[in-house]
Amino acid sequence: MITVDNISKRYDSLLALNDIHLTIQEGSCFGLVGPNGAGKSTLMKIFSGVLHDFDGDIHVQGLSVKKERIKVKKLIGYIPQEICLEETLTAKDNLLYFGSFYGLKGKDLQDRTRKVLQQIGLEERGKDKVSTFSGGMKRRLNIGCAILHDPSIIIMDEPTVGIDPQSRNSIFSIIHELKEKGSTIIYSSHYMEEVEQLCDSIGLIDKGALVECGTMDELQQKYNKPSLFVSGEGLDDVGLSKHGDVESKGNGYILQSDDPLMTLEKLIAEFRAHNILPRRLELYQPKLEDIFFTLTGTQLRDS
Ligand SMILES: Nc1ncnc2c1ncn2[C@@H]1O[C@H](COP(=O)(O)OP(=O)(O)OP(=O)(O)O)[C@@H](O)[C@H]1O
Repeated sequence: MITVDNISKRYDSLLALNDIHLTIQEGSCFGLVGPNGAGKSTLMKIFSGVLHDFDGDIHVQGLSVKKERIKVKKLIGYIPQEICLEETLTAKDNLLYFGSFYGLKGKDLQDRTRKVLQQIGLEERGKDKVSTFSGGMKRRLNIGCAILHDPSIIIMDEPTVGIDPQSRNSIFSIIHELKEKGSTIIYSSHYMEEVEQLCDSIGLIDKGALVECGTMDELQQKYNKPSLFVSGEGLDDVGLSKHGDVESKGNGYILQSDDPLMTLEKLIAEFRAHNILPRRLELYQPKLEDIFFTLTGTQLRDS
């Protein structure tokens, strides 16, 4: 179990994290979601021992991040948001270089380097200089450098920012493989779909405060009831608002009522009576984006 106990962090007068507490099960994937500037990177840096000056503490396998930083660092692989590689070296030499920081040497280092190159799908490019790599390949190599010492906890700070879909899928495969191996993954993102897809539990962070935490099912049950989504021509003739609360969404409307199935039946009857064929009419399950908006009034999504 990883426990985050009342973490607060100030940058001068700015309170970047305000009394964060949460627990993360070992072997699970935890997603930290919030908009730009919410405090995700700051918490990731505290987790990984990069930031020392903060209030509260984090315990990893019973070890205090504050008091036993060196021991904790051995358990953790930290992938920072910024790419941190030596461009003039080959991929393999970067791995050898970073591996030596973790105390790996000789055959162990060679074996781990080979294994990691394969894991990140770059075995064919091991002898090429990093300066010839795409952004996505660099991101994968950045991950490789952080997992050379085979850490049981992997912290990834927005690893898919600014990369192509192919590299994103490749990073997802690496994460799935790490999950299957039983690693604990702490993953920050402002892409809700990624977190919904990858993570077992989710923390929502806004303006330095953890506004909610739980599994997707728990969050959905707690905050949003299923509603209806309807789009198409002639909806004004039906008068959606007499069936519940109406809110426009994309090219249609979300209709919230106490009994969505009953409302669906009534709408179908009304559409028949008015000879209207809607483009879409369906039950709508709230997404993370909707829950975040309900809680904070802030949109997570990039415009
Ligand atoms: N070294 C620093 N000095 C001063 N302020 C900082 C520093 N690092 C971060 N901040 C501020 O702290 C707040 C939280 O920043 P942080 O980088 O943790 O957010 P984030 O959620 O990771 O954002 P992003 O998604 O843009 O990376 C922001 O207001 C940011 O400007």
